[in-house]
Amino acid sequence: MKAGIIGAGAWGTALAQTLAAGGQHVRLWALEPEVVEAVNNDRQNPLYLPRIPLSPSIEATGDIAAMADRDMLLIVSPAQHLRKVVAQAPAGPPLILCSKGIEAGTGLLMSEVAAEAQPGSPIAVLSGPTFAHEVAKGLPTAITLACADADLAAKIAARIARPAFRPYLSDDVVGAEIGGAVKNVLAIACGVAEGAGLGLNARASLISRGFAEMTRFGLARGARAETLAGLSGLGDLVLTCSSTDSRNFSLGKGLGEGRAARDLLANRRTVAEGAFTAPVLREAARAARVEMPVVEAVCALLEDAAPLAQVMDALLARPLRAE
Ligand SMILES: NC(=O)c1ccc[n+]([C@@H]2O[C@H](COP(=O)([O-])OP(=O)(O)OC[C@H]3O[C@@H](n4cnc5c(N)ncnc54)[C@H](O)[C@@H]3O)[C@@H](O)[C@H]2O)c1
Ligand SMILES: O=P(O)(O)OC[C@H](O)CO
Repeated sequence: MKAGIIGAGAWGTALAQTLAAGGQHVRLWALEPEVVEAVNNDRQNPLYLPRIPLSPSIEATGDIAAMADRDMLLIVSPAQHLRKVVAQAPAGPPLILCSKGIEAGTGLLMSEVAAEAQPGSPIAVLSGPTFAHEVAKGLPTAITLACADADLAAKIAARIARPAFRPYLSDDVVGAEIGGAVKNVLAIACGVAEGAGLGLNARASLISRGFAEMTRFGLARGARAETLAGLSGLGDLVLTCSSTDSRNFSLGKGLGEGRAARDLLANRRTVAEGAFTAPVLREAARAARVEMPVVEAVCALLEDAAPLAQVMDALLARPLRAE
C-alpha cells in the first residue's frame, strides 16, 4: 500500500497515524519545514496534533513531487487552499478529498475544484464525525466515503478501513460534501448559543432547524436526503455542535461571549472552516432561493453587522410556520 497524504494539519496527521497502523508506510506532505522535521525526528506534530506519539511508519516530506509514486492521495488542506494544492500534486492516482468547505469566489464544492485543478483524476470524498485527536488515538470512528465509481469506492474503503476506523460507502459525492461544509457554519451558531448562555434547548433547536437548512440546500444542489441524514451530514453536525473540541464551535462561543470575529480569527494557525464557508454558503443559498436563516445569522455575527441580541430577535421573530 502506497498512501500519500497532502496536508499535515491535525486531520492529515491523524489520517496518517490511522493508515500507518500495522506498520504500513505512509508519506505525509507538510507545508511547514518544522512539521516535517518534528514528524521525522521526534515522531510528533506539536504544531497541529500535540501530545500524540506518531508511528515510525509515517515519513514526512516537504516535497510534494515525492508523492509521484503513491497510488492514492488524501488531500487534507484547508478548503480555501485545495485548488492550489491539488494543482501541485502529481496527476494520476485517485484523489480522496478530506477538506470540508466551499471555495470562496467560485462557490464550488471541493470535488468541483479538484476536477478543475486536476482534470481526469478519479475523485472520492471522505467526510464524517471525526475529531482528529480521537481518530489519532484509535478511538472508534465511522465515516462516509463517497465516490461515483462504486468499484473504486470499494477498493479505497478496503485500504483505509481499520478495526476502529470504519468507512461507509456512498455514491452521493455532493451530499457528503454539503453536509461537511454546512455543519461547520451551524457549529458556529451552536457555539454562539453556548457562549451567550442561551441554554441547551436553544442548541437543540439550532441543530434541528440547522439540519432543515442543510437539507433544503443539499436537495437544491442535487444531494440525497439519506446522505444528509447520515454520518457526513447529521452525524458530523451533532458532533461539531456539541463540543469545544470543535474549532468552529469554539469560534462561535467566543462570538457569543461578545468577542469580535476579527480578534478571534486574527493570527490563528488552525482553521475554522465555517468562517470562510458562511458567506459563500449565504450567496449560494440566496442564488438558489433557499432560506437559511441560521446561516444568515452566523454571517451577520461574523461580519459584526448587528449585535447578538438583534440577530437573536430577528431569528425568533420570523413568521410562524409548519416544521
Ligand atoms: N481537525 C479535524 O478534526 C478535522 C476532521 C475532519 C476534517 N477536517 C478538515 O480537514 C481540513 C484541514 O483541517 P486540519 O484540522 O487538518 O487543519 P489544521 O487547522 O490542523 O491546520 C492548518 C493546516 O493548514 C495548512 N495551511 C496553512 N496555510 C496554508 C497554505 N497557504 N497552503 C496550504 N496549506 C496551508 C497548514 O499547513 C495545516 O496543514 C479542513 O477542511 C477541516 O475542515 C478536520
Ligand atoms: O474542529 P472542527 O469544527 O473543524 O471540526 C472537526 C471535524 O470536522 C469534526 O468532524
